[in-house]
Amino acid sequence: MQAPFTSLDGFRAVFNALPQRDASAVQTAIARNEQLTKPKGSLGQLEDLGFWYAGWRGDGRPSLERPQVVIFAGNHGIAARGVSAFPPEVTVQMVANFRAGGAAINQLSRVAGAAMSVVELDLDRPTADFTKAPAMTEAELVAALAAGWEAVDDDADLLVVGEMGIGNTTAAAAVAAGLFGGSAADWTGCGTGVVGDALAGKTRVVAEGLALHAEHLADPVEVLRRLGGRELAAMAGAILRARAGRIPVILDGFICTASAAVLARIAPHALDHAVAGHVSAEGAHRALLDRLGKEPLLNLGLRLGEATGAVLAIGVLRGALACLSGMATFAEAGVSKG
Ligand SMILES: Cc1cc2ncn([C@H]3O[C@H](COP(=O)(O)O)[C@@H](O)[C@H]3O)c2cc1C
Ligand SMILES: O=C(O)c1cccnc1
Repeated sequence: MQAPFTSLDGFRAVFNALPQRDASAVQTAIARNEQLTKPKGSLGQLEDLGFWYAGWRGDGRPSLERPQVVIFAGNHGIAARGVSAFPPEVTVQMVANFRAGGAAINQLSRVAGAAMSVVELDLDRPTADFTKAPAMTEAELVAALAAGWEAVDDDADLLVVGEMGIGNTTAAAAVAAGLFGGSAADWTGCGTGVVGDALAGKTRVVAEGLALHAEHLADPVEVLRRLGGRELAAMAGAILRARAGRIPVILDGFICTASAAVLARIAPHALDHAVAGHVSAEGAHRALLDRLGKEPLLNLGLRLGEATGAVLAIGVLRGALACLSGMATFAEAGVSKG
């Protein structure tokens, strides 16, 4: 679907009309859950996950049929500053690998029964180095937000977004610091394996970016434009599109969560349709989830991005919905209630 905005003001206007969850579907799911053949509360977080999904789909006995995974790829000016353990050409090389089916996310999407696609965002035109200028112009930001919006399948009943972009843990650290405050060191981590002096240099790059743009960071959209990148913006646009269509979202790692956090800083309820799929080994991801009040479903020590943790969590959601919608009630099964 074409994005309903062609300017940043138009993008901001979307937040004025976001749909809420269907409270009656939640009530139906809660009432059904109380009748199911298990001790009350014994499926723990799976029960809450079922209520959450029921509410956003407007169906008290929901099923998951069409999960969609979209990977957004972008290149970063700051990659030239030695902030990654890998060279910037890996971004386009990995896009080819996604298309050929050879990446981790291809395997995990297949196992999860999810349709996966890749969107390249001007890979031959990296963003500007944010220590020297805003990463994107307004037009570039709008285009990336719209690309994210338009990548979402209207018929999907779950969205997962992921990213590929050498240097993007640096951009995500800068965005997180811009949104929530704190020092560059609080938010900067190892990414692809940056340690020692290189990690100190990466932290300095984030600090330089924060210093250059310090006067403009009160506005979350400006934080994204000045310190983010195209794939971060596209993820934000896709997650917002999902909200507008009441499509539930599972968030991935540090970079995905930093992108999503932009939406929450614009409107605190903007991520109510999203759950955290996992907590990444990237140092500051847990802190970012805490700021958003999200408890991760999985903690597997992943530090890859590409939506891998979120796609693994689709299996947990499938389990939650299979129980909510498929279990017999005490009456149906002739099991005595406690
Ligand atoms: C082969 C390869 C595959 C990847 N898949 C995801 N990433 C992850 O690593 C990058 C972020 O780390 P940094 O900020 O240190 O560059 C992103 O592209 C992210 O998706 C990969 C990185 C590499 C090298
Ligand atoms: O958590 C992530 O998203 C992540 C961590 C390290 C490298 N790439 C991505």
